[in-house]
Amino acid sequence: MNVDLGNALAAEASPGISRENLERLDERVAGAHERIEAGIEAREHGYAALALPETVDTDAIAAAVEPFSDSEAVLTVGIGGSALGAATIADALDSDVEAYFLDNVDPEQVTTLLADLPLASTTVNVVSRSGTTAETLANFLVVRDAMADAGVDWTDRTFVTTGESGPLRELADRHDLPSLPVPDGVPGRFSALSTVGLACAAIQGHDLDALVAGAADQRERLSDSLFDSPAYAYGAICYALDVRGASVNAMLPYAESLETFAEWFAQLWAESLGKDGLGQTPARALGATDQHSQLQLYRAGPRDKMVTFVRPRERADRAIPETEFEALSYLGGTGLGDLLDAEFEATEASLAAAGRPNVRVEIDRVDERGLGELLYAMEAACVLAGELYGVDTFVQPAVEWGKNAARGLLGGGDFPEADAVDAKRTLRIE
Ligand SMILES: O=P(O)(O)OC[C@H]1O[C@](O)(CO)[C@@H](O)[C@@H]1O
Repeated sequence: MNVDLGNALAAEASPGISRENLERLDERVAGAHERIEAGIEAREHGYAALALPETVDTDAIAAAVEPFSDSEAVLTVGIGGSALGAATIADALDSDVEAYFLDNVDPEQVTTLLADLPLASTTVNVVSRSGTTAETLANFLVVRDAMADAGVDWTDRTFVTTGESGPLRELADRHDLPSLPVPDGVPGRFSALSTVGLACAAIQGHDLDALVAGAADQRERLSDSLFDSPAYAYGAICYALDVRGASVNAMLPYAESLETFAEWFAQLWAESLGKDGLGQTPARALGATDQHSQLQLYRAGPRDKMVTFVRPRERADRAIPETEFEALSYLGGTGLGDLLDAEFEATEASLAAAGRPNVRVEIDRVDERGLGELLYAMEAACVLAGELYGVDTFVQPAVEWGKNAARGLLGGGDFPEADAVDAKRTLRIE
């Protein structure tokens, strides 16, 4: 894995950072690294996520899901970090076991999905660190009911990953369901490489040890200089560009298999860094598709963005047949991968030509090892950025207000936040 900062230097982009200011920032990286290493060693809340390459027990995960080795499909019921890590891995890698995700409570989507699922051969993978998240528990109750309607004993096809207490743990214990614990001190958005993200991967037959090996590669690269660590280089350049005006970070992978990765990145970046009036806004995008959608804004809109390109250096290709159309003859005989790579390089150059900062992140290929590198590196980049911003990276207090209001509206308790809903100012235009 490598991170190329060339197009984010002040000589190329505005906003941009000069080489000397990057070297000055590196002095702060050294101090931040010392703090991070102490947190990792002490398994402090949040920092413990960066210890996962040493602490995750892939054999225990594989053994726990072994009873479901006959699965035709796996349905993960979770939300936020309890679904996005597993979804990133599932959507990036091929498997004979189809993975589905219920991470929203849209009744039409839930009904359509459950109607299509082979419930008798589907493992329901319920994931919630707290065990109390309304969307997850509501969806599970609906899924369990659908299994009963289909004549399926839900206790035979349900796997649980949750904390030591809470309704979901009680349910697992009461019905003696196969389960795994969530790792201590690892917030959901940092838990892809733990039981939370890897149980689904194990059911799908993916190589957990290769995922963790990729993460370990990037763990070993964490050092007291951003010039020695792709993860720290990325975290530092995002921080440096943000404080110089690039308040939006468009995550633009040039691989369809990494589209969900951009969604995972959005939670990691927003929920970790969005505090005290600070934080860079992640935008989810996909190459080459968004060249025909958002690129106009990235290249000619406000100078308030950076673009992160992520691409595999190697990919399987698919030939483009020769064509009878003279105007398209340049395409015939090449491959779709050649076209995608050319479009990537052309888009990267077009942003540079317009002086728009962009960073290139490359992995060897989208396989378990490459994905493990990418996930871990982004997590470490986020932790470093949090140190540089001086925010509390590992909490998310701002999300609680809305949860309380929704619960109050549903009669789940007396929450003053619910009163604010009725007090909404309206100016409705019909
Ligand atoms: O795993 P849980 O406890 O169900 O939480 C799901 C998600 O909800 C959040 O707590 C935000 O509400 C995320 O941080 C987390 O990933």
